[in-house]
Amino acid sequence: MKVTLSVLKADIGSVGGHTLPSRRVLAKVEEVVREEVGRLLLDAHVFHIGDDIVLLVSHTQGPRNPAIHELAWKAFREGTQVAKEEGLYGAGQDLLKDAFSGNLHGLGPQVAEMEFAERPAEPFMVLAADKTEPGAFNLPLYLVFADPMYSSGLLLSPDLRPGFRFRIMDLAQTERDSYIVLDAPERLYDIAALLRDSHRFGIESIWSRKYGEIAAVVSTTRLRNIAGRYVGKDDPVAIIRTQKIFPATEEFGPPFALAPFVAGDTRGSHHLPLMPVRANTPASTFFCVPMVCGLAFSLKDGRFSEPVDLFADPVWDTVRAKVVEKAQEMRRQGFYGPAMLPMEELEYTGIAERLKELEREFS
Ligand SMILES: O=C(COP(=O)(O)O)[C@@H](O)[C@H](O)[C@H](O)COP(=O)(O)O
Repeated sequence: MKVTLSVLKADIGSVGGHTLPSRRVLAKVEEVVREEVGRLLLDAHVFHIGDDIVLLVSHTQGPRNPAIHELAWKAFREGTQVAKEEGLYGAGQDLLKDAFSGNLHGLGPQVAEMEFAERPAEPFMVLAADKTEPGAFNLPLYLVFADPMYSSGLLLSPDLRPGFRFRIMDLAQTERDSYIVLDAPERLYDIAALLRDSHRFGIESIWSRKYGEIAAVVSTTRLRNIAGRYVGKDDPVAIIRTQKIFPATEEFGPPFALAPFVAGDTRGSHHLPLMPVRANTPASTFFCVPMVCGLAFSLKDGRFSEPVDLFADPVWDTVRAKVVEKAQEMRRQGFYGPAMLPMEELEYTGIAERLKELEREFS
């Protein structure tokens, strides 16, 4: 039996600003999804990161299945209705179209899906970010799948030694999806050359070269490409299979502990470090520092074990303390230089419009 894992995420309204969904909204979304467990779905798990609600579901319908996407759409729509009743901020923010048209791609929510034949033991993790950009996972995933300095399995395990295949998306393409497929380690420098630009390029999927098995998928939607203007952030979700022929769960820790500077945070217009946090953490009132959470599960016949929170053990408190220092240091320079995004990446356009007016005053 082939199992499909689908992760679907949307910001449909939050309490007191762009912070977190209310309990009633979360409960409504979960209720709609849970009704289908045992029918359309094998299992479901609902959580949030900042103000984004994440649905993890398992089923046998394959990726991009209209019934699965419609269920998520329904859950987000009914959740939005509750958010409106409660007067929450940004109710329905990520639902950019009024009607469902067979697929969530292009409607606003972030989607990552993969299909595979379950291994006898099938550990996997779900990563979800808030207040950042689709390329936010580029560096940690590059390090864990392609760099032996971080990924000890690349040296120590014959299963990992042949390396991984990266499918990378050009996020600037608005007309059609545009990908390049590059093999590590042979094309390492080319992979690095693309992934360094996390505003423009994002990993879409990663594959084991030895076994041809899918290892990771990342959502790559840019909301701006759909709406033609800034409407909220394109913070990614990812599904990653781990252990044996893939990197081990704990090998993901050090790359995420680096907390690279990524685009996002307040008004989607600055650079701050990507902070690993526990699942169900509200957005930070420290300038909306970008956040990533991770839950790992074991899968059996398409059903989930209870989750383990990947960034909850005591090491992460120390990491977070350092990330906060890094973030505070950057914020000290306010609008200046790399603290604020380059002009073409700014999600609020007020400054660009003002500069055009100022141009007229030059002589
Ligand atoms: O990053 C933010 C929101 O991100 P989000 O859409 O929740 O991913 C915030 O910093 C907002 O940009 C900021 O609070 C201003 O919001 P508005 O007043 O324009 O809604």
